[in-house]
Amino acid sequence: MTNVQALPLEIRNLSRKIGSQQILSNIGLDLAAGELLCLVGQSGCGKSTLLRLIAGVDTPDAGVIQLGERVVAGPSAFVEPEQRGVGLMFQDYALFPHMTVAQNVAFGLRGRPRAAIRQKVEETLARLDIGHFATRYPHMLSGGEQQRVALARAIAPGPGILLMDEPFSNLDSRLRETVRAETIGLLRQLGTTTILVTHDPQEALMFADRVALMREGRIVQTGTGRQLYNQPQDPFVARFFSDFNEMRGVCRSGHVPTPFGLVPAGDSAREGDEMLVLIRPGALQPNPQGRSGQAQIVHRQFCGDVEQLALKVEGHPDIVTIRSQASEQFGIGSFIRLDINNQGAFVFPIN
Ligand SMILES: Nc1ncnc2c1ncn2[C@@H]1O[C@H](COP(=O)(O)OP(=O)(O)OP(=O)(O)O)[C@@H](O)[C@H]1O
Repeated sequence: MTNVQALPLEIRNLSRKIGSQQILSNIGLDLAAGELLCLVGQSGCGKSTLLRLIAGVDTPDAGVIQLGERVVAGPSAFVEPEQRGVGLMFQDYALFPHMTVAQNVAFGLRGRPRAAIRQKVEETLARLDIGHFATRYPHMLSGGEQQRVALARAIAPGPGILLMDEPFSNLDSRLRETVRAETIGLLRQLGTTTILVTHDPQEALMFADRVALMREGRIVQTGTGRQLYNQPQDPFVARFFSDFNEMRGVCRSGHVPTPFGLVPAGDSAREGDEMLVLIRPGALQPNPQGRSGQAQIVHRQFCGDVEQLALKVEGHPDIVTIRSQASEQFGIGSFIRLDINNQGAFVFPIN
């Protein structure tokens, strides 16, 4: 079973206002056929609204949505949801409780010849290894099994694009990992174009071809997980994917002095500019020859592979957090010096 209908998606200047609230502003987004994009952002930033516009259950105030060759929403076009070839899978699965598994999966195939529906249902259930549940009702299935049925129902019609809104968030953490890996593996095999909404930064970094981060109805940055993690364009993007030690400093000769040594200020910084410096806990490491002042350990926490230390550092008012190899033993109250790895340090202008 291959999904030969996977379509590219193009969104231009999409806006949506409800009452006086501007929910989405000037959204632009491109997905190649077969690409998996994770849409991330804090609660209320507009992720679900964007999915609803793509699905066609809501109408934009401005902008264009194009699926493959077809404009499905725009100033002079609106294609009904059931004509768009969009598959949906939401958090609560919304399986029909009075229908069997087979009937649930057949639901999305309405209008096709009976024999074709039967064959497609069988094929899809077999593909997801749930053929033996065909005659069961949803309440007779576990959460993970229901999730697979929901996926079967969404992909059976061979959608041009699949929209998934927090599909794993109702599963407990153990099950989530397995179901998520299986689901994404299957989507990869099928080559389905997919938008996966999540507010879990780790999930996005782990599974997406590209990630789009939203804030207050706008897309702030789009790129591979690595790009967003390693080249965040502003502090909001950086903080979304990582914890930081934060401090301010003034640019001097292209560098910002910190209690841990000099950090490059970046090409656009000018002499005397005040800068915000964000340093990852893993970028500060104990080193007897380190460039920091004396750092006293005030708290330590064993986390398995790493140990997290809280330190009071000479010349710095805030407690500093570092993460280092757990094999190193440091007693509370002892003094160490720290070295900084500039790969984990980011400098932004303060506006
Ligand atoms: N029908 C509506 N009427 C009024 N306001 C709405 C409506 N639908 C959404 N909103 C508002 O639009 C904003 C974005 O909502 P949306 O559900 O798209 O966010 P989200 O990023 O998906 O959030 P979450 O992660 O919590 O699901 C919110 O402030 C919400 O209250």
